Amino acid sequence: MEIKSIILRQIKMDLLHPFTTSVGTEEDKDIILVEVKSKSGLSGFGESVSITQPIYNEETVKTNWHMMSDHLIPLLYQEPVSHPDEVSERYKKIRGNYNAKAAIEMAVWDLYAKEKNMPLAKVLGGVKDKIEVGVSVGIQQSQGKMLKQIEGYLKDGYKRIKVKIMPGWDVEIIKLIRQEFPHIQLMADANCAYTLNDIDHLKALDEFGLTMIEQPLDHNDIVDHARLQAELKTPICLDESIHSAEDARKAIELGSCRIINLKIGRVGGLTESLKIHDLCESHNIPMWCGGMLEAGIGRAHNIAITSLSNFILPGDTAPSSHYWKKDIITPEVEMKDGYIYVPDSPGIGYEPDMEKIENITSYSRFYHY
Ligand SMILES: O=C(O)CCC(=O)c1ccccc1C(=O)O
Ligand SMILES: [Mg+2]
Repeated sequence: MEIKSIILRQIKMDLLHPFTTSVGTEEDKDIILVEVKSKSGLSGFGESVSITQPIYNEETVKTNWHMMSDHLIPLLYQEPVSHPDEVSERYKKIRGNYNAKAAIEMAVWDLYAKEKNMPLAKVLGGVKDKIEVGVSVGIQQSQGKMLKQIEGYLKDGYKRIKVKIMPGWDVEIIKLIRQEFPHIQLMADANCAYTLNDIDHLKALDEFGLTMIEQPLDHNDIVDHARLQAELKTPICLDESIHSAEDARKAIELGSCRIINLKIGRVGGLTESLKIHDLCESHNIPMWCGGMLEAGIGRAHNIAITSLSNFILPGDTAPSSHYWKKDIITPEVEMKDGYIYVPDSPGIGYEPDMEKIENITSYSRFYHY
């Protein structure tokens, strides 16, 4: 691979519907897109999953721009790259900042696959030609609205419903949903809203047959989660706490979870994602791909990684129209009968709509090799 230049673009997109979790509400998104251009004339694309506020993890859109601009791009330019695995290896000496690292690394992977003239999914070792789609439902203003939303999503064909919970919006709403929809695949995501003092309260969720409860405790914790998992029948799934294959290994050894949610951005990219995938597969820990309200480029990468064999449970990668009036890729991501078909054209398999991207770009910067 001969990298010629990199372009960072910050775009702004309005979500069709506000999305509320235990930590806050998202109404629109500032998104950094990375384009890595090669001398061969091809471009690879990546997307940072960071949001404006440091409330999911410590990163923000601004810290990502700074890290990419002042540290990660210069480090990438220090010497040539022949395989995308070298990018994360080179980034190891920089602490944290996983979303920023991943955005660049994903673009290099896309470029690599395009140069090989192969779909990214195949280059990563993907085996599925379609992936199961679930939907993440934010906290609603009323119980009635929640039930209506879920009814609509089930009609649309989603294969799994995930609802956000927090103290005051948990046992009662889950009980209602279960009464209304006794047989659906249902799970809850707490985004760190509880502590070990809530063990008895969380145990009350055991009777509703949830597929899992996601990240009930603190964002960096794997110790208290092990204590909680020992008391709960419902499998715990870790999201925020897993930043690397090493984190996953420790969580599995401690018994902190029985399922792992993978987000490419949260773990620094696709190379680390593959390591976590293989580790979980060898320990019989099922995985699924989480979401961060991505635009089309991040979404396309999620589809590629979800095509691997150990992504056993439906993920949060919903179609473009669930989030956006118009996405930044063509075609948009579509769902048929609860599945998204994995594209078979080279790289991420969706074409960035450069005209649309231009129109919503707040600023951009060009970095010559
Ligand atoms: O992209 C989606 O549809 C799911 C979004 C989601 O659940 C989420 C969005 C922002 C921050 C954290 C999370 C999460 O999975 O915990
Ligand atoms: Mg989550």
